Amino acid sequence: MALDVSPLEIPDVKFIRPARFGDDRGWFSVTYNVQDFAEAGIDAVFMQDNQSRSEGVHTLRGLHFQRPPFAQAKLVRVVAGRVIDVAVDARKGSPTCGKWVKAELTAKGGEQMYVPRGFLHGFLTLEPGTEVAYKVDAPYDQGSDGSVRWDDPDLGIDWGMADLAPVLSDKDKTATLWRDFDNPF
Ligand SMILES: Cc1cn([C@H]2C[C@H](O)[C@@H](COP(=O)(O)OP(=O)(O)O[C@H]3O[C@H](C)C(=O)[C@H](O)[C@H]3O)O2)c(=O)[nH]c1=O
Repeated sequence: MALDVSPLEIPDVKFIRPARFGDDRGWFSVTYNVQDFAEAGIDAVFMQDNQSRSEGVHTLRGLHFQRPPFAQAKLVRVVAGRVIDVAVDARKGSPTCGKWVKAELTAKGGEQMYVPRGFLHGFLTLEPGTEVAYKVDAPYDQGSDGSVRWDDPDLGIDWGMADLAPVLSDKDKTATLWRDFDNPF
Protein backbone atom coordinates (compact mmCIF):
# COMPACT_ATOMS: atom_id res chain seq x y z
CA MET A 1 0.00 0.00 0.00
CA ALA A 2 1.50 3.39 -0.96
CA LEU A 3 2.70 5.26 2.07
CA ASP A 4 1.82 8.95 2.50
CA VAL A 5 5.38 10.35 2.70
CA SER A 6 6.42 13.93 1.93
CA PRO A 7 9.79 15.65 2.12
CA LEU A 8 10.15 18.56 4.53
CA GLU A 9 11.97 21.75 3.59
CA ILE A 10 15.21 19.75 3.97
CA PRO A 11 14.09 16.99 1.60
CA ASP A 12 16.04 14.12 3.21
CA VAL A 13 13.86 14.59 6.31
CA LYS A 14 10.50 12.94 5.66
CA PHE A 15 7.04 13.47 7.14
CA ILE A 16 4.98 10.30 7.13
CA ARG A 17 1.25 9.84 7.73
CA PRO A 18 0.45 6.11 8.03
CA ALA A 19 -3.12 5.19 7.11
CA ARG A 20 -5.60 4.45 9.90
CA PHE A 21 -8.43 1.97 9.36
CA GLY A 22 -11.30 3.04 11.57
CA ASP A 23 -14.34 1.09 12.66
CA ASP A 24 -16.78 1.24 15.53
CA ARG A 25 -14.11 -0.16 17.90
CA GLY A 26 -11.54 2.50 17.05
CA TRP A 27 -8.74 2.18 14.48
CA PHE A 28 -5.86 0.05 13.23
CA SER A 29 -2.65 1.34 11.65
CA VAL A 30 0.50 -0.21 10.22
CA THR A 31 3.08 2.08 11.81
CA TYR A 32 6.07 0.50 10.06
CA ASN A 33 6.54 -1.94 7.17
CA VAL A 34 10.03 -2.41 5.74
CA GLN A 35 8.73 -2.82 2.16
CA ASP A 36 6.41 0.20 2.15
CA PHE A 37 9.06 2.40 3.76
CA ALA A 38 11.78 1.20 1.35
CA GLU A 39 9.49 1.96 -1.60
CA ALA A 40 9.09 5.45 -0.15
CA GLY A 41 12.88 5.83 -0.04
CA ILE A 42 13.34 5.16 3.67
CA ASP A 43 15.61 2.15 3.58
CA ALA A 44 17.34 2.46 6.96
CA VAL A 45 17.70 -0.95 8.61
CA PHE A 46 16.28 -0.22 12.07
CA MET A 47 17.69 -2.37 14.84
CA GLN A 48 16.42 -0.84 18.08
CA ASP A 49 13.13 0.60 19.35
CA ASN A 50 13.20 3.33 21.98
CA GLN A 51 10.41 4.95 24.00
CA SER A 52 10.55 7.89 26.39
CA ARG A 53 7.90 9.45 28.61
CA SER A 54 8.09 13.06 29.66
CA GLU A 55 5.78 13.89 32.57
CA GLY A 56 5.99 17.66 32.40
CA VAL A 57 4.70 19.75 29.51
CA HIS A 58 7.48 21.67 27.70
CA THR A 59 10.05 18.97 28.36
CA LEU A 60 12.74 19.32 25.71
CA ARG A 61 15.02 16.44 24.82
CA GLY A 62 17.80 17.48 22.41
CA LEU A 63 19.52 18.36 20.27
CA HIS A 64 21.09 14.91 20.23
CA PHE A 65 23.33 12.89 17.97
CA GLN A 66 25.72 9.97 18.11
CA ARG A 67 29.12 10.25 16.46
CA PRO A 68 30.03 7.85 13.64
CA PRO A 69 30.31 4.88 13.53
CA PHE A 70 27.29 5.04 15.84
CA ALA A 71 25.40 7.77 13.94
CA GLN A 72 21.69 6.98 13.94
CA ALA A 73 18.81 7.48 11.56
CA LYS A 74 15.52 7.72 13.50
CA LEU A 75 11.88 7.07 12.75
CA VAL A 76 9.94 9.05 15.35
CA ARG A 77 6.30 8.90 16.38
CA VAL A 78 4.20 9.94 19.38
CA VAL A 79 2.14 7.36 21.26
CA ALA A 80 0.74 9.73 23.91
CA GLY A 81 0.47 13.51 23.74
CA ARG A 82 2.05 15.86 21.19
CA VAL A 83 5.52 17.16 20.33
CA ILE A 84 7.29 19.63 18.09
CA ASP A 85 9.93 17.42 16.50
CA VAL A 86 13.06 19.13 15.15
CA ALA A 87 15.88 17.92 12.91
CA VAL A 88 19.02 20.00 12.25
CA ASP A 89 21.18 19.21 9.24
CA ALA A 90 24.76 18.76 10.54
CA ARG A 91 26.16 17.20 7.33
CA LYS A 92 29.17 19.42 6.56
CA GLY A 93 28.86 18.83 2.80
CA SER A 94 25.16 19.69 2.75
CA PRO A 95 23.92 23.04 1.35
CA THR A 96 21.48 23.08 4.30
CA CYS A 97 24.11 22.40 6.98
CA GLY A 98 23.04 24.35 10.08
CA LYS A 99 19.46 24.61 8.88
CA TRP A 100 16.53 23.01 10.75
CA VAL A 101 13.07 21.67 10.00
CA LYS A 102 10.20 20.90 12.38
CA ALA A 103 6.86 19.14 12.40
CA GLU A 104 4.16 18.53 14.99
CA LEU A 105 3.76 14.83 15.77
CA THR A 106 0.68 13.73 17.70
CA ALA A 107 -0.69 10.52 19.16
CA LYS A 108 -4.09 11.49 17.73
CA GLY A 109 -2.77 11.81 14.17
CA GLY A 110 -0.03 9.17 14.17
CA GLU A 111 2.32 11.36 12.13
CA GLN A 112 5.96 10.31 11.94
CA MET A 113 9.26 12.00 11.13
CA TYR A 114 12.23 10.26 9.50
CA VAL A 115 15.53 11.83 10.56
CA PRO A 116 18.54 10.56 8.58
CA ARG A 117 22.05 10.05 9.95
CA GLY A 118 24.01 13.30 10.09
CA PHE A 119 21.18 15.25 11.73
CA LEU A 120 20.74 16.51 15.28
CA HIS A 121 17.36 15.52 16.70
CA GLY A 122 15.21 16.90 19.49
CA PHE A 123 11.61 17.40 20.52
CA LEU A 124 9.55 19.66 22.76
CA THR A 125 6.51 18.14 24.43
CA LEU A 126 3.22 20.03 24.17
CA GLU A 127 1.20 18.01 26.71
CA PRO A 128 1.97 16.43 30.11
CA GLY A 129 2.64 12.68 29.96
CA THR A 130 3.90 12.70 26.38
CA GLU A 131 5.46 9.46 25.14
CA VAL A 132 7.67 9.24 22.06
CA ALA A 133 8.54 5.92 20.41
CA TYR A 134 11.26 5.78 17.79
CA LYS A 135 13.31 3.33 15.80
CA VAL A 136 17.06 3.73 15.33
CA ASP A 137 19.40 2.04 12.87
CA ALA A 138 22.47 1.89 15.14
CA PRO A 139 22.88 0.87 18.78
CA TYR A 140 23.20 3.26 21.69
CA ASP A 141 26.81 4.11 22.40
CA GLN A 142 27.15 6.40 25.41
CA GLY A 143 30.66 7.48 24.45
CA SER A 144 29.42 8.69 21.05
CA ASP A 145 26.40 10.52 22.44
CA GLY A 146 26.42 14.32 22.22
CA SER A 147 24.13 17.33 22.58
CA VAL A 148 23.94 20.81 21.01
CA ARG A 149 21.98 23.59 22.72
CA TRP A 150 18.24 23.65 21.94
CA ASP A 151 18.36 27.47 22.00
CA ASP A 152 21.59 27.90 20.06
CA PRO A 153 21.65 31.46 18.67
CA ASP A 154 23.25 30.43 15.36
CA LEU A 155 20.71 27.66 14.73
CA GLY A 156 17.82 29.92 15.77
CA ILE A 157 15.25 27.13 16.06
CA ASP A 158 11.67 28.37 16.35
CA TRP A 159 10.07 26.00 18.89
CA GLY A 160 6.79 27.81 18.41
CA MET A 161 6.48 29.64 21.69
CA ALA A 162 7.95 32.74 23.28
CA ASP A 163 9.75 32.75 26.64
CA LEU A 164 10.21 28.98 26.54
CA ALA A 165 11.88 27.65 29.71
CA PRO A 166 11.81 23.91 29.08
CA VAL A 167 12.42 20.99 31.41
CA LEU A 168 15.92 19.78 30.47
CA SER A 169 18.29 17.00 31.52
CA ASP A 170 21.63 18.04 33.02
CA LYS A 171 23.22 16.88 29.77
CA ASP A 172 21.05 19.25 27.75
CA LYS A 173 21.56 22.11 30.21
CA THR A 174 25.30 21.90 29.49
CA ALA A 175 25.07 21.16 25.75
CA THR A 176 27.58 22.52 23.23
CA LEU A 177 27.04 25.65 21.19
CA TRP A 178 26.83 25.05 17.44
CA ARG A 179 29.88 27.26 16.87
CA ASP A 180 31.93 25.12 19.30
CA PHE A 181 30.48 21.85 18.04
CA ASP A 182 33.19 19.39 16.93
CA ASN A 183 31.01 18.27 14.01
CA PRO A 184 31.78 14.63 13.14
CA PHE A 185 29.46 14.39 10.08
C1 LIG B 1 19.11 7.09 24.08
C2 LIG B 1 19.40 5.97 25.05
C3 LIG B 1 19.51 6.20 26.40
N1 LIG B 1 19.78 5.17 27.25
C4 LIG B 1 19.86 5.46 28.69
C5 LIG B 1 20.94 6.44 29.08
C6 LIG B 1 20.36 7.15 30.27
O1 LIG B 1 20.62 6.40 31.46
C7 LIG B 1 18.85 7.14 30.03
C8 LIG B 1 18.33 8.45 29.48
O2 LIG B 1 19.16 8.79 28.38
P1 LIG B 1 19.10 10.24 27.78
O3 LIG B 1 18.99 11.25 28.89
O4 LIG B 1 20.19 10.37 26.78
O5 LIG B 1 17.67 10.19 27.04
P2 LIG B 1 17.09 11.32 26.09
O6 LIG B 1 17.41 12.68 26.61
O7 LIG B 1 15.68 10.96 25.85
O8 LIG B 1 17.93 11.12 24.75
C9 LIG B 1 17.31 10.78 23.52
O9 LIG B 1 16.61 11.91 23.12
C10 LIG B 1 16.68 12.37 21.79
C11 LIG B 1 15.36 12.96 21.42
C12 LIG B 1 17.19 11.45 20.78
O10 LIG B 1 16.94 11.60 19.59
C13 LIG B 1 18.09 10.36 21.19
O11 LIG B 1 17.52 9.11 20.84
C14 LIG B 1 18.43 10.31 22.62
O12 LIG B 1 19.57 11.15 22.78
O13 LIG B 1 18.64 6.09 29.07
C15 LIG B 1 19.95 3.88 26.81
O14 LIG B 1 20.20 2.96 27.60
N2 LIG B 1 19.84 3.63 25.46
C16 LIG B 1 19.57 4.62 24.56
O15 LIG B 1 19.47 4.33 23.35
